[in-house]
Amino acid sequence: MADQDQTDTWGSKSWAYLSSLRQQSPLIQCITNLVSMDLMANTLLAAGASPAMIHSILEIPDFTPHTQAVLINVGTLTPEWLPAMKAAAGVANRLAKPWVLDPAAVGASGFRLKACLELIELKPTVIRGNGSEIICLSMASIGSTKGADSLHESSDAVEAAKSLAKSSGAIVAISGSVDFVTDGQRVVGAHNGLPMMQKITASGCSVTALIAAFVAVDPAHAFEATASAFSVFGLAGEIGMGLANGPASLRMHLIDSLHGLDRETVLRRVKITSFS
Ligand SMILES: Nc1ncnc2c1ncn2[C@@H]1O[C@H](COP(=O)(O)OP(=O)(O)OP(=O)(O)O)[C@@H](O)[C@H]1O
Ligand SMILES: Cc1ncsc1CCO
Ligand SMILES: [Mg+2]
Repeated sequence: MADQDQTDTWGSKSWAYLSSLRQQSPLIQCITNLVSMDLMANTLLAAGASPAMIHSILEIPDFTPHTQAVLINVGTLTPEWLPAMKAAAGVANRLAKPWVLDPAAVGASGFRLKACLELIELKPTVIRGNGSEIICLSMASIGSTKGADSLHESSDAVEAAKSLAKSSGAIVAISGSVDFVTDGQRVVGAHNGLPMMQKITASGCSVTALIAAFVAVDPAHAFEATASAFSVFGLAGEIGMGLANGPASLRMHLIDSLHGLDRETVLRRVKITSFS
C-alpha cells in the first residue's frame, strides 16, 4: 500500500511536470554531440519544449540569456567546442538558470575527462550519465568504458553517484534498467523503459535534454524533475514498443508516444520508488 501511494504521488508529479512543460514550452539551448542533434531536438519538441541547437561561442552572450535551461553534452567534443560550453555554463550560472551536463563517453580519453571535470567546477544542476560514465567521473579516471555505451549496470554506479553528488553539489542521474537519481542522500529509481532503448543511439543524450526541460519548469526541485523526466521518457518507450518492430521504428514511435502521453496513462504507469 505504501508503495502504491508513493507511485501515485510520483505519477501526479510527473504529469504536473509534463503539463507545465506543454504550457510553458521552455527554450532549451543544447550544445550537444553531432550524433544526437536530431533525436534530441525531436524529443524536446514532442514533449512540448522548444529546442535550439546553438553552439557558437560568438552567439552565447546574445542567445543564452533568453533560454530557460542549457544542456551540455561532450559526446563529440573537440578543443574548439569546449570554450563555448564553458561560456554557456557561465552565463547560466550568472543568471541563475539550470544547466545539465551529459558526460558522454567520458572514459574515452584524458582530454574528455579533464573537460568534464572542468565543466563540473561550473556547478551543473544535474549530471546524467550511464553507469560507466558516472563511475569514471566519480573516480576521476578514464578506462572503465566502452565508448558511448555502458559496461556497467546502473545499480553498480549508485555509490559512485552519491559520492559525485556530494562532491559536486549536483543531482546525479544514472540511466539503465533502473534509472537512479540522487542528491547524495536520497536515492530514487525510475523503473519505466525497456532494453531496446539502448539500441537507439542518443536515447540517453535525449533523456538528458528532457531532464533539462523538466528542470526548466521547476528549477527549485531538480531531484523530482529528473526522476519524472526519466519515467516519462521510459513510459513513451514502453508505449512506442507496442507499435514497433525494432530500434528504428521504436525511435519513431517513442517520439509519437511522448507527444501523445495523456494524464490517465502517466498516473497509472509511472513507476518511481525510493531506494534510500
Ligand atoms: N536495461 C534497460 N532496461 C530498460 N531501459 C533501459 C535499459 N538500459 C537503458 N534503458 C533506457 O534507455 C535510455 C538510454 O539509456 P542508456 O543508459 O543506454 O544511455 P546512454 O548509454 O547514455 O545512451 P547514448 O549515449 O546512446 O545516448 C534511458 O531512457 C534508459 O532508461
Ligand atoms: C555513438 C556516439 N559516439 C559519440 S557520442 C555518440 C552518441 C551517443 O552517446
Ligand atoms: Mg550517453
